[in-house]
Amino acid sequence: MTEQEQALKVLRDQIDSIDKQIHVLLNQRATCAQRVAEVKQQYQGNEIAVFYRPEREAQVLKRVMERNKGPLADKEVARLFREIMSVCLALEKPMRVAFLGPEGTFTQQAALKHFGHSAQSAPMTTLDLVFREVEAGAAHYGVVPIENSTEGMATHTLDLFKRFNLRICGELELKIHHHLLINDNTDPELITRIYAHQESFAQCRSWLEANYPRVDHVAISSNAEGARLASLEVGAAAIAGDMAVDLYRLRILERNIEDQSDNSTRFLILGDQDVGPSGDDKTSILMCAHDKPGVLYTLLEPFHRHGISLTRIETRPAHQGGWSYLFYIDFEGHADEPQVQKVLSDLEASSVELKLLGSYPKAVL
Ligand SMILES: C=C(O[C@@H]1C=C(C(=O)O)C=C[C@H]1O)C(=O)O
Repeated sequence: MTEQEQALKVLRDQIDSIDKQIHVLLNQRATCAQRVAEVKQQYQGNEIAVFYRPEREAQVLKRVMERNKGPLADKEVARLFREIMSVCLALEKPMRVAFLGPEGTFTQQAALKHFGHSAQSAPMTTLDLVFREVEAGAAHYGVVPIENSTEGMATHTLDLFKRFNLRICGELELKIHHHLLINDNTDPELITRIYAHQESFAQCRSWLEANYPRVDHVAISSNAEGARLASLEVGAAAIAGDMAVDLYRLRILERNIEDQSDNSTRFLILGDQDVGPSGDDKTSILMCAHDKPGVLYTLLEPFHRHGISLTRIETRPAHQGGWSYLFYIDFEGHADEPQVQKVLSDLEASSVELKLLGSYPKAVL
């Protein structure tokens, strides 16, 4: 054995021994999670036991990142623990998560980032169906896009919160990188049409004008569907992300064609449970108000008075006849905290229609 082989053997023996310990510890952790499930069931009375606890998962991930000393990066260890919790939760109860499909969308990527790969992700053809599936109890949770850093709010999602009585149980952000994709039989010089979702065309507008000014843009229901078509048609290209590349066996002609390099989308987790405080939370509400002088002041003044920071405010027509508006507001804090409760009761007293969409842990990953 050479000196190098000897050194490698010593290190590999160490790795084998560490792996054994990790393995034992993983199963010990899984056994604890199984016991947690038993306790949850035992103490739930007549109510349905809630297995997924976003506030607890957020705390676990935060602590992992805080105590991390490397050499693994904070986000990388958190990602590993995300998957460990995912398998443990699946032992308690396999989670079915509805997302805006088909397979290969950014929303599916978001679902897997948030719940880990042990969750069963169920593609829905429309956003309405994601809401419906969760409301009907056919899926435990749903994942929907809410805003993009380049293009702004997903207004359709906002309108659905008014129609459905669901809770927001979590949020996450995903970097959105778009690629121009073709199949192996397509000549890059002979592309006649590009498929993509309208939103993605908008996020790549300048790049497309500079590089493909005379090619047809065909707006389609999802990038994944565009990728599927581009995998079948000669002369077609699609704009889509990494997941679609593998799924539809496409070739990346040009990488990262989004106009803003930090292009990212925020997603929300829909459920029907009230999530407890994690210590670092956000709350979302919908308010409906008529167009009269000072209305915005009435809505926002309580936040200022009680020292609560807004993180987002968005206005939509309320579709109730006349000039009524719907305000979607995100702010710091949890509905269980006294200052937040004061804001909510002041708003209710000022006779605006108020719908609490939920308090949930701020995105960790
Ligand atoms: C183990 C629990 O159940 C689930 C699994 C978790 C984990 O593996 O750490 C954390 C929260 C829950 O989603 C728990 O509630 O503590």
